[in-house]
Amino acid sequence: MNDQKGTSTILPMMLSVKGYTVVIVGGGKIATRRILPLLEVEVNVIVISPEVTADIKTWHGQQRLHWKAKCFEPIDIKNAAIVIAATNDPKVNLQVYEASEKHQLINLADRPNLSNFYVPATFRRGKLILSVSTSGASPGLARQIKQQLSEIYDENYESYVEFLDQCRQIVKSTSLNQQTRNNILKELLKTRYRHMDEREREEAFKQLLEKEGGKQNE
Ligand SMILES: C[C@@]1(CC(=O)O)c2cc3[nH]c(cc4nc(cc5[nH]c(cc(n2)[C@H]1CCC(=O)O)[C@@](C)(CC(=O)O)[C@@H]5CCC(=O)O)C(CC(=O)O)=C4CCC(=O)O)c(CCC(=O)O)c3CC(=O)O
Ligand SMILES: NC(=O)C1=CN([C@@H]2O[C@H](COP(=O)(O)OP(=O)(O)OC[C@H]3O[C@@H](n4cnc5c(N)ncnc54)[C@H](O)[C@@H]3O)[C@@H](O)[C@H]2O)C=CC1
Repeated sequence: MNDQKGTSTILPMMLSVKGYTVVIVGGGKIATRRILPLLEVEVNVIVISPEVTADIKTWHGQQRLHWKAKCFEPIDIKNAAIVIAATNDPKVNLQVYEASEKHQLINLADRPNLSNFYVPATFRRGKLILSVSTSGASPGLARQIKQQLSEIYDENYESYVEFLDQCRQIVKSTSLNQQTRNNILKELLKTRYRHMDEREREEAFKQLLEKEGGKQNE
């Protein structure tokens, strides 16, 4: 029923951004924090700012991003898929917003109500990504919850998720029926597999597959 629909305007999504151009206007503390996760993905990062932090200078020197030492002009964001306005001048951030087009993703560090995306508190364990958002209500709480989760979902999850990924590819390539496939994949989620080392896991999976009558297709 339509009147049962929620009133939130936030839709959680994981973006695949390969080849995107991301323009960050401003080169201070917040811009630097916004750039960090961008360096982990295959995007073209351009920083527009007369002055930047030592980190941004280093990344520019390493050609991990491009820094244009200048004040913002509307032309700077013309080819950007994602725009981040993080200067310490609210008037400039507003100019960036006004220069943006409807199809662009834009985040203003000081005006969440004008942003069409928020930056969640995030950490990665290889392919496992955990992101927390309070829809802008309390970034401090988002950060606190992220820290709590990062203790539960520790570094061991990286190799475990990698193992699950590989097993799933193999299971999908067999001629086993759907129910059996699901049973195998569900079994691998039991805690004991997470605590095994790589060799134990491989052996356990091999035995499981044999037990269920699965043969790998070449
Ligand atoms: C809406 C949002 C906009 C966006 O997406 O840009 C936004 C907005 C604002 N934050 C402000 C302040 C603070 N932000 C933090 C921390 C973080 N803020 C982050 C995200 C977001 N912050 C987005 C919503 C997130 C959500 O959905 O909950 C994190 C998760 C990610 C990141 O920034 O990288 C990161 C945690 C990093 C981590 O550990 O992962 C701290 C705490 C600290 O630094 O320790 C403080 C000080 C305490 C406080 O104010 O709470 C201010 C006031 C600025 C001013 O006073 O001038 C505004 C503007 C406003 O609210 O008007
Ligand atoms: N979203 C969030 O989590 C938070 C947001 N903020 C907001 O973020 C903003 C930036 O804060 P900081 O990074 O700490 O400031 P900062 O003072 O460290 O950096 C400001 C940067 O803006 C650049 N700049 C100034 N005028 C410019 C122009 N015309 N064109 C291009 N670049 C220009 C400066 O060269 C400098 O690099 C503030 O508006 C603050 O309210 C602050 C804390 C948290």
